[in-house]
Amino acid sequence: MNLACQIHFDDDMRHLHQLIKIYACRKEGQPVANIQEVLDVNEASVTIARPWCTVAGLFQSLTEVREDTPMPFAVAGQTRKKYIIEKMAGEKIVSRKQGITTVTCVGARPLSPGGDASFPADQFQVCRKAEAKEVGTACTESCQSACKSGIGDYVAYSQKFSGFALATGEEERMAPYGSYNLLGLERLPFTDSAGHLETFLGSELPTSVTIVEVGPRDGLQNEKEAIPTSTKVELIDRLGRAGLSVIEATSFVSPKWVPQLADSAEVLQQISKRPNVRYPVLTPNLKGLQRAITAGAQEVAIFAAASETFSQQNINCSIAESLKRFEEVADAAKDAQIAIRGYVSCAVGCPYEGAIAPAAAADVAARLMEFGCYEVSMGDTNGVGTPATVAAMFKECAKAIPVSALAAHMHDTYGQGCSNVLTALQMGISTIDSSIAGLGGCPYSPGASGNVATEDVVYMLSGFGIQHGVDLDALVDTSAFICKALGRTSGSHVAQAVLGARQRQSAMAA
Ligand SMILES: CC(C)(COP(=O)([O-])OP(=O)([O-])OC[C@H]1O[C@@H](n2cnc3c(N)ncnc32)[C@H](O)[C@@H]1OP(=O)([O-])[O-])[C@@H](O)C(=O)NCCC(=O)NCCSC(=O)C[C@@](C)(O)CC(=O)[O-]
Repeated sequence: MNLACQIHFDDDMRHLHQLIKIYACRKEGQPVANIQEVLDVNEASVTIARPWCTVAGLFQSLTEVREDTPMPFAVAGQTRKKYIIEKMAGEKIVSRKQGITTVTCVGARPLSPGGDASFPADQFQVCRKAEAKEVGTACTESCQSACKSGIGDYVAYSQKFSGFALATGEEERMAPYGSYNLLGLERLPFTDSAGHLETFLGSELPTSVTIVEVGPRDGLQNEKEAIPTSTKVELIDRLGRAGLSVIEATSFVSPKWVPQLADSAEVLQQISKRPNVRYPVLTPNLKGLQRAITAGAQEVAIFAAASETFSQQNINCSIAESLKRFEEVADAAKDAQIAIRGYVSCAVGCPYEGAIAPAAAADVAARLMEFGCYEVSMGDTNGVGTPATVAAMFKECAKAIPVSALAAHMHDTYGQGCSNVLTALQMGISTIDSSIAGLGGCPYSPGASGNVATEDVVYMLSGFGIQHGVDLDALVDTSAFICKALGRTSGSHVAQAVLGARQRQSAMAA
């Protein structure tokens, strides 16, 4: 039995100093590579985290059946991604895999009048004060105090023993999540009284979703008119300010093939990189990777296809040749400590070949995972998918790949974008690609329109109470900015509705 280490930390996977919880677990068959090193570095944190993990029912093997989170003091659920760290270089995680997403809780602690001074206690107990009562009524006050002091204590102890501090704002971010409804805040529409997501039409939805904004790359690569570098830079900076945590900035492909993104190095160098935002870029080959690294990229994406004809049209080689090429790119990226995301284009249908078998898409996705991608985004490149075909494709992928490592990249050509995103959510997928104002299309997928609009996805997620971290108003402003710059109307229904409502309001006020 090998020792594996699951590290549980916030949205920015590359910054270990932002680590908030570490779980050690035993799992058969996991590679030991460098795991010990991780444990050595963080042994104190593992010890500190242990009681919390025990209370949360998480300190156990992945192969064991997970106990339910303790009631009634599972102070609201929060989806967190957990990864098995394969390799580290200094403080940077350069290879991780087998992520699982779980609903966990921030913590629970026994209460006594005036608070409990014994934290961290090995004899951690779950408070049963409210058993058989309505939790919201019985526990609000004690939960508020438990949650606040629990988080405070946790932060102080973690800092003292591990040297790891929560990033600025993280404590604040945890607090309202950790005690969301019991603090008297509005209850998430799809949560029960303890904050766990209820099922939606029979399936459990994720409590939080990572949106990968692909507008600056997928959105702009197909524009006919030249776009000034400064416009691209401003778009990316505005998206970051609106709260998007992953923004695919550009492509280091051949400028002969995609002239619109020929200024990729300038764009990457000129954007104001925000500390908690990742800016992946597309790299089709070693030359692209080298250019990306020189320009300062910290994360790249490789993109294969499930259709032979599309592969030829898009990257001028067969699927087999492309996989060989991408394996080399992935190896070089790993050597350079660069994180790698994968794409499978034409995962549902192909503009040249028609319907694509789910198994063909799943096979390519599995190969990309083998190369070391931390996640594979399944692309409905020409937007022909429906919830039925998208579900069939993801079902096949999930046989080989953990659902937490799958992302949905849905184009909206046939108006199925949001429905297909919802299907992905219902299947447990919690990473969604989308494009501001629904911009985009692939130059090698004739007639394909843009990705599902980010504004529309954000609106739908908010409707469920799913956390996404994006400010819709700022997003709509950004949408208006880029549509004006490109001289086109927004492909987002939500942006159009919000802008229309704003106009009506200001007309009434005048
Ligand atoms: C893959 C290649 C390069 C093969 O293109 P090729 O012509 O077979 O390659 P080559 O090696 O013969 O090179 C041709 C020329 O390009 C240069 N070159 C070669 N590579 C690079 C590079 N990286 N950066 C800069 N220059 C490069 C190379 O140096 C040479 O220059 P020359 O000697 O003629 O002056 C080309 O086909 C290509 O760039 N294709 C990219 C097409 C593309 O970007 N498509 C859109 C993205 S995919 C997509 O949108 C789908 C997705 C991901 O969103 C998912 C979904 O929607 O479903």
